[in-house]
Amino acid sequence: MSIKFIASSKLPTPFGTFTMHGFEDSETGKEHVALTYGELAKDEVILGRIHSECLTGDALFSLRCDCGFQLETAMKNISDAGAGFILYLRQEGRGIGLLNKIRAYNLQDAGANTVEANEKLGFAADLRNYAMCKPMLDHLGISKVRLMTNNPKKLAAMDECGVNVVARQPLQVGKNMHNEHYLRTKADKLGHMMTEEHFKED
Ligand SMILES: Nc1nc2c(ncn2[C@@H]2O[C@H](COP(=O)(O)OP(=O)(O)OP(=O)(O)O)[C@@H](O)[C@H]2O)c(=O)[nH]1
Ligand SMILES: [Zn+2]
Repeated sequence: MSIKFIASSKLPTPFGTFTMHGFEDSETGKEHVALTYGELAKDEVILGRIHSECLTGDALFSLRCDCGFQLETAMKNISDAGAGFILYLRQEGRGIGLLNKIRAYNLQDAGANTVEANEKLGFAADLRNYAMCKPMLDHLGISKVRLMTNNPKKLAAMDECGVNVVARQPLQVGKNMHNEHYLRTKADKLGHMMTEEHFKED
């Protein structure tokens, strides 16, 4: 894994001014981004989110998933906490890419669930790789993380790649009539830790 830091700049947002850090992954050609907010005191536990790209949810307001809502809430939580980070990883569609995700959505429109759709296309349910996280966090001086996630596989992957997650903070937001079935599949087939309250919310 060869991650190279390229440049930083300010990123003003509705939740405050973050600093944006750009990284190049020479193995995959992907351009990953980190956002940081406030003072990241060395050796303190830093609140953060490791977010996989979802063009449809993050940028196009899609209600098919919960990604955009999670990203927004994570940025708000970090701003409220006074410090934190987001790693925005360019692994669209759980690693299958945007066009294959559209193919998968087409199969879901015809009745497949999110896991079956990936499998029909010849992909595993989740092809993501998190090896870039440790060098990105090292560059930012972050050694201990309180991670906003519902995904136990992401926690296991962090453990494997040497990221010290000392606590998990659930991030259950964005349920709506279009994604309820999808969220249930994430809980039932992908093991996401979601409480029943999440499904009862309006
Ligand atoms: N292949 C595929 N990818 C999807 C689908 N819906 C969302 N995604 C992608 O899933 C990724 C987000 O993964 P999730 O499993 O929703 O959540 P997570 O980030 O692993 O877990 P949390 O930290 O709890 O949010 C993004 O890359 C999305 O583009 C889908 O139906 N099919
Ligand atoms: Zn999404």
